[in-house]
Amino acid sequence: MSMLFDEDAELDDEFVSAAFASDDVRAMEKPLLESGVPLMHMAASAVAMSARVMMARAHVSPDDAQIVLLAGGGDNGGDGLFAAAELADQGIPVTAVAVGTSLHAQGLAAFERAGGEVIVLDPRAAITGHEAPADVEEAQEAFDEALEIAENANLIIDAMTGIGLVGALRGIPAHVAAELGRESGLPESMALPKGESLGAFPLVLAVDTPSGIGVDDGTLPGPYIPADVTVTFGAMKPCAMLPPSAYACGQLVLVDFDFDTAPFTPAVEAMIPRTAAQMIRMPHIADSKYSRGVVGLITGSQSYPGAAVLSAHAAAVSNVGMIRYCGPTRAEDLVLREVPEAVMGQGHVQAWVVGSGVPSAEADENGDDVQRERIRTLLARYDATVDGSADMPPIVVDAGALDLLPETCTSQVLITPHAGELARLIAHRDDDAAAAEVTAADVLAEPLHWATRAWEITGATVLLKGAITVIVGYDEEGESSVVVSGSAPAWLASAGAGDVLAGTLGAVLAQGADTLRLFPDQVGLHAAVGAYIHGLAAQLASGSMQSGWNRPVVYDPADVLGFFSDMLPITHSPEHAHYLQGSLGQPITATDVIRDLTTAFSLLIRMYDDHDEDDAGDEDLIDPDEGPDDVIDAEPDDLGDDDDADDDLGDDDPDDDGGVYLDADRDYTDEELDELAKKLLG
Ligand SMILES: NC(=O)C1=CN([C@@H]2O[C@H](COP(=O)(O)OP(=O)(O)OC[C@H]3O[C@@H](n4cnc5c(N)ncnc54)[C@H](OP(=O)(O)O)[C@@H]3O)[C@@H](O)[C@H]2O)[C@@H](O)CC1
Ligand SMILES: Nc1ncnc2c1ncn2[C@@H]1O[C@H](COP(=O)(O)OP(=O)(O)O)[C@@H](O)[C@H]1O
Repeated sequence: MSMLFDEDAELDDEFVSAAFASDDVRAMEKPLLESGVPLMHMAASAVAMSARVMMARAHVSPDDAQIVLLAGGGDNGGDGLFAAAELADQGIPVTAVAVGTSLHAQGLAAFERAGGEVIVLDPRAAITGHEAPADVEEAQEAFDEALEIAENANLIIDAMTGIGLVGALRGIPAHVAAELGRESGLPESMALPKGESLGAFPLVLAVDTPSGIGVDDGTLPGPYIPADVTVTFGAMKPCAMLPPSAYACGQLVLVDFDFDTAPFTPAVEAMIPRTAAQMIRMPHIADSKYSRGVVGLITGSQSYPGAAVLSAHAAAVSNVGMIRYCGPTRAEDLVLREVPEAVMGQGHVQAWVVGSGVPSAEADENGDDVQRERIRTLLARYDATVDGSADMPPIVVDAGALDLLPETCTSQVLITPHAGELARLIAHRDDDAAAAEVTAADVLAEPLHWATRAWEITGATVLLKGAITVIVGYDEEGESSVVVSGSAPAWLASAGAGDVLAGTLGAVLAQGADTLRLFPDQVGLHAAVGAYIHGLAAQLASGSMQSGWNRPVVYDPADVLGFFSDMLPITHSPEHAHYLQGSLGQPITATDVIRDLTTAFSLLIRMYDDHDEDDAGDEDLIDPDEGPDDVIDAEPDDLGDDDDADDDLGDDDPDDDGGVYLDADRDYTDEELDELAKKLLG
């Protein structure tokens, strides 16, 4: 059956791609808790199972496993204690460290019944049966002892705080996080395929959310512990999708509690292949080059003609009928050399792209850049107070054109700043005194906040570029709506990549023109599709299976074996780095991305085709007769002892290492494209 019309796959897609604010998640869990569904036990089992997977793939046998639980005083700590009890009952002892003044009573009782040890850090703690340090000196000793045990463990289960975190971590949890995780700033881990980590022991499993990260706004407000795996419950939370906190979550596991999410509006949605595929305009039988979409570009300049070539070429290969280019003669010549199909001069278009490679006011000291004048005249027609502005075609406003925006834009205006450009735009336009000082670092620290602020003060749809690109647009009621796209590998961060993105965005908006006329609020969604395809092309070009955001593995309590087979192929141990499941890829240029844009489209279009289910592959890593216990006991060599598994794990042949290698000079067979689609689109 076609991937697009498989209802189970569609439900799964909806589940993993919608994140809800923590209050909504609490409201979702309420009816289940009231009817007696043991959510905490279900959460704990998923954590225990994930811990065992992490040990198995780091090749630590249960007898050697040293696990430390950091337990806070709330329900997050309760999940951790029940999970630790389950592990202890299975013969894997866990030492619990109480970081607060209390512990979840039933969780503690279960942990004690399983024979668990508790170290209490806070002298003010009142935890029945466990003595608190008598004074500061004893507290310091307990802290040092706990730290030493944790640093020497194979695995830390971080259950200090979950969705109940208020502000930045403070007190003992803050000290613990600063010692075991990071004091502040972005995680520094290398960009590895599919959320894998080369992190040395101790590995970190975060319960629901890594402690210390901003659950609803995606910030990193203070000390936090970056995780190798985050097991999150019931529904995705914004912090697992938004930058920069999502970079601290590692591989995501989403536990299905069968919540009724229908009454709630997602706070953030992630662009996924299904949505991107559904929004690509397929050719119609009576199409003409005009009806397939025409993109007009006013990009490049005398000083930066290369941006004209990159944006025009990218637009031309992104599924439109025609492109028109306007610019200085030198840029026109270069564009024609690369894209002979391009038509020079202005005319009727379904979408505009302006500003890439055009100097800003600051750079154009004498104010004589003719491109700026053209853009200024065009953008004046997008002033929301001007008659007819609502009927203008969508327009991508990039780079040097960002300072030419009218006072209040219509929603068809899509601005595409990177962090530095967004900071400049806010500093120039925001009346708020504090905003005048905003820097790129501030924007990187709070991307959602500043992108939303730009949306408020300009009225435009905002696409803030990054490893996870954040798009703030409109919903049907005119409120803000947030979509993220994280399909690109870090290799994409290179000069000109933004020019290519602008071209692709223009093309996606042009082919969506009919829809956008009826639903102008969908500019943001189209923008996210463009960013997704751009990132996918970069994955193809670089041969990398790393991307800014990875789809979570769904944990279904009724299919634990399925969970093991989804999780096991990835390894988390320095000694086994050669087992990386996906390829690291290679450096690319913006031109390489353009070369693979058509293949990116074709992979998504193939989701409409019928595919024979191919049973060979990752599923075969687990023998159906082999239970989880056999898996955790397995020796390294046993983990890959069938032929397919061997191919997937650590074969040195680059054609067989799970990486994706595209050769621009050859045509790919259907089977090869199917294989690519499976690897990249999940
Ligand atoms: N959703 C679901 O379906 C399910 C949810 N479940 C679980 O419940 C969790 C939510 O539990 P929750 O409401 O008890 O809050 P939680 O995250 O434990 O935080 C409270 C603790 O953190 C502390 N603390 C707070 N801020 C702090 C700071 N700045 N700095 C330092 N400490 C701070 C606070 O300390 P206090 O302020 O009280 O001193 C208190 O001890 C959720 O994440 C999930 O794991 C599952 O069991 C079942 C299904
Ligand atoms: N770490 C990263 N991982 C993935 N993609 C990234 C990363 N950093 C930047 N990008 C992407 O690379 C592109 C860079 O665009 P931009 O900064 O505008 O480049 P330029 O202005 O030189 O064309 C954007 O699409 C952005 O989303």
